[in-house]
Amino acid sequence: MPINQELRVGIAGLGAVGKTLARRLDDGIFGLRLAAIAVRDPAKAADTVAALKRPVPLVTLAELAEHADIVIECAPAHLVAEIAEPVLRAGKTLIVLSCGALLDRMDLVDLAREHGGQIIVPTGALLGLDAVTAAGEGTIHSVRMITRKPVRGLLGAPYLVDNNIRIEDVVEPIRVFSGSAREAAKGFPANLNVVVALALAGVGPDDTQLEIWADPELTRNTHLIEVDSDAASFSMSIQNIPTENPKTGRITAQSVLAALRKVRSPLRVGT
Ligand SMILES: NC(=O)C1=CN([C@@H]2O[C@H](COP(=O)(O)OP(=O)(O)OC[C@H]3O[C@@H](n4cnc5c(N)ncnc54)[C@H](OP(=O)(O)O)[C@@H]3O)[C@@H](O)[C@H]2O)C=CC1
Ligand SMILES: O=C([O-])CC(=O)C(=O)O
Repeated sequence: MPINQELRVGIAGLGAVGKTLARRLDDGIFGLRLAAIAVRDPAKAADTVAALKRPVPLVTLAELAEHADIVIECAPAHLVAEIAEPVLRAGKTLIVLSCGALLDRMDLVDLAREHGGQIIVPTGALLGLDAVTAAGEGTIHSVRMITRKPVRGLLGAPYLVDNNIRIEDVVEPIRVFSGSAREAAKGFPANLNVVVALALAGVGPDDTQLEIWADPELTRNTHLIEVDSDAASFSMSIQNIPTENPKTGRITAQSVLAALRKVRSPLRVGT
């Protein structure tokens, strides 16, 4: 790819994250150009698409790979494989936000390897994955995360429904889950992608431990991470302001924008 040629970016899913990405890419990011968007319901996307300064086509999920060099998955988790396969088969780059879905489809990593493509899991609504991956160059002894969310950020999660855990009327914080990142990805597929990103950066989904609390007093999605390794011990926490989707923090889209900006930047900071 010649250095002065713009990379084309495709967006799969125009929800809380996708809309922000579309607007910000349309505003301009050095070396990149918004090239196509795939949505479920074109009528719902019409206003956002019409407001773009440089119009882009609405295409199917399968067509994104023909239109883009980098495709961003910001759609429901069950669509990850459908979005990923054509992109990786074409040797292109896929940015995955619903990364919990990758745990059952690690064959997609093999597909990327086979065709020279790449899957990027951005830091998303979390922080510090640079430090976790650096610690992984040595020996990590433990990774633990405690997530506290407002009740509306957890409602409807399959784990709560299957275990008959009612949180609608709680008046004080309750712990609703304690287990591994792998179990959390199954039980909270739309709420805890962050712990899967942490697991993939560090000690894997079976050894990354998580507690989830529903807290009626909270307005932000908060994550506290504790890592112990032979190079450093560190604690990190983040309090995410929700978007129009109460499950998703504002910083999620900004994390993708930061990752995109690095693709062509002559100065790159952080790992
Ligand atoms: N890794 C991380 O740190 C984080 C990951 N996430 C994950 O990122 C993903 C996106 O989050 P968010 O933007 O908040 O989610 P939203 O629910 O706001 O948006 C998802 C969008 O995908 C659309 N969609 C549904 N089916 C299709 C289809 N067949 N083709 C194209 N688009 C479709 C939906 O449309 P419609 O509404 O019309 O059905 C909706 O607009 C989620 O899976 C979420 O769990 C979120 C936060 C942090
Ligand atoms: O994990 C997620 O998918 C989202 C999340 O916790 C947040 O936005 O804080």
